[in-house]
Amino acid sequence: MFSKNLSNNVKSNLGKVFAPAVRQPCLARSFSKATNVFSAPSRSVSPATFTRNAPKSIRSLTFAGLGNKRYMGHVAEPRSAKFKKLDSSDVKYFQSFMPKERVYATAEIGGSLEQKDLEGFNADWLEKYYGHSQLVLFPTNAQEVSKILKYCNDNTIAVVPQGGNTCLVGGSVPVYDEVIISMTKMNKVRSLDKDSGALVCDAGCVLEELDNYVGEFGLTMPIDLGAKGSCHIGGNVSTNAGGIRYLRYGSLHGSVLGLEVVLPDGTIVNNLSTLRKDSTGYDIKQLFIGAEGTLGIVTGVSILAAKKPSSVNVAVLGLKSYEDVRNTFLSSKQHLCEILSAFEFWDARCMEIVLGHFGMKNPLEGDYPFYALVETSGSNGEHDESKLTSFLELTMESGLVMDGALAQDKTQIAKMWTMREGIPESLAKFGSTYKYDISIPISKLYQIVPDIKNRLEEAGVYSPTSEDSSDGSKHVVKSVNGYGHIGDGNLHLNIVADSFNEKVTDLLEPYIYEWVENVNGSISAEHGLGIMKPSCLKYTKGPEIINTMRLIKDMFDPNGIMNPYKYLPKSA
Ligand SMILES: O=C(O)CC[C@@H](O)C(=O)O
Ligand SMILES: [Zn+2]
Repeated sequence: MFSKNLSNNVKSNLGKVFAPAVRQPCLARSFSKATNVFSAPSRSVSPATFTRNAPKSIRSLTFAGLGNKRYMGHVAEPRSAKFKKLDSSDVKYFQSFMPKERVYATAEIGGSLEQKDLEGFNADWLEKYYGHSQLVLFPTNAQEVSKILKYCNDNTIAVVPQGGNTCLVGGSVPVYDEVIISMTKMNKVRSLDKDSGALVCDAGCVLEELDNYVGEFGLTMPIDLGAKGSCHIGGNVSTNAGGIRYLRYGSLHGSVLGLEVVLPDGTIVNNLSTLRKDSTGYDIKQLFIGAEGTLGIVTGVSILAAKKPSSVNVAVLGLKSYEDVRNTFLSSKQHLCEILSAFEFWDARCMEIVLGHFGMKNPLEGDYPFYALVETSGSNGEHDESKLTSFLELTMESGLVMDGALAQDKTQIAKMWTMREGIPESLAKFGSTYKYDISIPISKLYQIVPDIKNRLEEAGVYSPTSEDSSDGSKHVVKSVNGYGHIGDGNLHLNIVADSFNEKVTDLLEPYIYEWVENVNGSISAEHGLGIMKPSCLKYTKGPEIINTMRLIKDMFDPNGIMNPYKYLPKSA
């Protein structure tokens, strides 16, 4: 089965890592390589339970150097005077149709809470962005959302819709004192068509719970991401989130069948179609996918669940260069065809930090400059495993892949996924993280990472060994990390520093955005624009597109109450 021409090194790796699983499938569970490497963790972690913190527990994350202030100053505008300041009459109105326990208001405006009680809703997951909202409302249906929006629109009160608050660009938190409309209590499944897989649910349903629900009917959600345990489907839709299943199921623009949306004037647009085909005019729902709550509030989602694969295999590979990662990915598309369901990569620095954070061991014997995770999903276990194994043999024989480990059971699959999906959390714990989520042609995907490292080094602000440098002026950056969804041309460039520092920001921006523009990329592949990126939109969208976006915004939200100060750049 194995090539006789393999170098000794590769041959021995193949023998150790893959051979037992192939030659003696019945012994797979006791296969020493894969079980040993995972037996050491000091704490057990599984992606199934790894979730972004819900708003209430945000404070459990601490970041060096952050006070109670907004980071990086991306919002240049002062609070708009056109918006009404809340008072007790507003609170009384909301209490006229919603019970008190669903109207969180501070004492200052007639409620019983203190400002700190609302902290979890005012701060984003990364604690980069803070608002000072004094009112959080929890509607339970579209009619209540309609009443809230109509009142806010009539009285020019600014609002921010909030789902699981896992947004990475500050899109789900207020900038100033906007009313927070939390979708947490709109969390019911409305219907599931078991023949077609069309699921209709409230926008506040948690993604992982939906996946578990449809899983009982042999289906799976077409989207999956690290924040699945906290993020809401409505937030996924509003961000046009991508995630790890994008390679197989594509964009939400394709899998969302319909939406229920409440417009700022209170109109409930019910377009919860479950049809796969419908060519009757403008496809209004598409405008709300990725609108980040700037046009209205998504209250219901109809989405096409896919058939749940019965056989899932995962392998982690060690590679010597990004070029080898890319070629291995291209080869996987050719060799694995339709059973290829995910192909993710990360660099050595990510691996070091994620293993340290979760107390796990590298499943491979040596350390490599790059790692990739390849997943197959299909319906014929034996066939799929042998396809994956022969792909791994092929790539190792050709020298593309240096080493690999094939998961032997679900626990190992979960742990391998933790190595990839746990990277954002481990970096966040490592220090203050500057995040860039960019779309770039695959051939150039990693180039920017060493480039940024050199740039920071030359400027004297990068020192990977100075973990305790906190003078705020020198050596503040301790890690430059590249990882992401290579199959979708999506790089996550994360720069970790002791603290957020203006000098570092100036070295990174607009340099990164200009670099992206030069390769015709996108400054946001899947995280959206939020507070962080409106002023950078110009690097990806031309003035005529931005103007058209403005026309759309003005048509739906003439008073500008929906998630203000975000998304679109300030008008010239
Ligand atoms: O935190 C990030 O930069 C990426 C988060 C997420 O999109 C991922 O792919 O893990
Ligand atoms: Zn991602």
